[in-house]
Amino acid sequence: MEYIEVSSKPPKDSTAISLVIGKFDGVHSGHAKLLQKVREYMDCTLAVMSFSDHPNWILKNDVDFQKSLTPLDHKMELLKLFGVERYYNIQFTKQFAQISAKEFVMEHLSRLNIKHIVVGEGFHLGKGRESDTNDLINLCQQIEVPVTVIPLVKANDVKISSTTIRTMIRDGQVEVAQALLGRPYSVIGSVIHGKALGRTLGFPTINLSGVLEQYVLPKPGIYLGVADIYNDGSPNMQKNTLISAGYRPTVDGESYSIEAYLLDFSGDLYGETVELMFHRYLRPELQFSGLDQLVEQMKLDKLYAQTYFETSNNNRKG
Ligand SMILES: Cc1cc2nc3c(=O)[nH]c(=O)nc-3n(C[C@H](O)[C@H](O)[C@H](O)COP(=O)(O)O)c2cc1C
Ligand SMILES: Nc1ncnc2c1ncn2[C@@H]1O[C@H](COP(=O)(O)OP(=O)(O)O)[C@@H](O)[C@H]1O
Repeated sequence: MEYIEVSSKPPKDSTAISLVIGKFDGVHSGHAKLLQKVREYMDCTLAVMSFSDHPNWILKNDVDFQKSLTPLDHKMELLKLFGVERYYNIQFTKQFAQISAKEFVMEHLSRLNIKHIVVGEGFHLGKGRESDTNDLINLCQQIEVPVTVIPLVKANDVKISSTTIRTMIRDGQVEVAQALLGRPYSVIGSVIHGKALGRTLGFPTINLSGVLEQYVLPKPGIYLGVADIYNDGSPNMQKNTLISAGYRPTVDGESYSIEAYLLDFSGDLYGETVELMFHRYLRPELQFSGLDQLVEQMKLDKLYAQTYFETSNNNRKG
């Protein structure tokens, strides 16, 4: 995918594009509907124009929006699956937020050869979110670009939104989040060294770089999930896994961490790229009086996980 960083205006370009504009955090099932729709107009290059960091973080200092469901690289990987060929990343700054909708259309979008614009219902643009989709349609008429507005997608009457999904992840409701995302919530990073305690307990765990800083973090607890070990950028080997997310009150208690013990695996994963998918919340973190008690609990967790995955495998086979 072609990546274009936009610090002021997008560079002039004559390639005919269909342009989808939006934040697309999570690339959830609502976004998927929109992206499927835009493929109907795929007589030209499919481009997405998005923003980072989140406007609520930049403008309101709202820490809930400092982290994403899908940081930039992860989002681009998912968008690629929908056939997106070009990605404009607008550096969202306080200065950018001052631009009016009119200026954005007339002076920014007009530099591109846009054949079609697609946005979701509820899309706003311009200083203080001054303009809605009707204004966008009217403004774009002046540069002869048709705009399609895709209605919001609901699941069981619940509006699918990144904000709802963020709340669910923070509440540990990863199964409901999965239903809205259309995939399990996941984090991607490369395996780094931790404190090397896990192996002495008989439960080595992978730690991933960048995850804690960039991703919306699930409620502390022990989860069942799947680890995808990548090879050359693509998922390669899948392992069922136990994920420990949180403060590890028995050994640390100070800082949040995410680590995963892979079932049926032994080997060295340092430096590998791994995607950890959260399938199910198992239990809260517990504070044990010693490591022996912790290990006893981890053995029980492992037994539970083995039974769980065996059962769900058998159910799948029918
Ligand atoms: C299945 C599993 C369950 C865990 N449960 C707890 C827990 O209840 N309480 C806790 O303090 N730490 C828990 N942990 C985290 C361990 O304390 C941690 O993995 C261990 O200290 C190794 O740390 P290291 O990555 O620094 O080697 C759990 C880890 C795993 C893999
Ligand atoms: N079943 C397994 N699950 C997770 N990691 C494993 C497993 N088997 C071997 N490893 C390796 O062990 C490392 C973790 O060992 P650990 O003692 O927890 O050290 P650290 O936390 O310092 O990395 C992982 O990064 C990986 O390379």
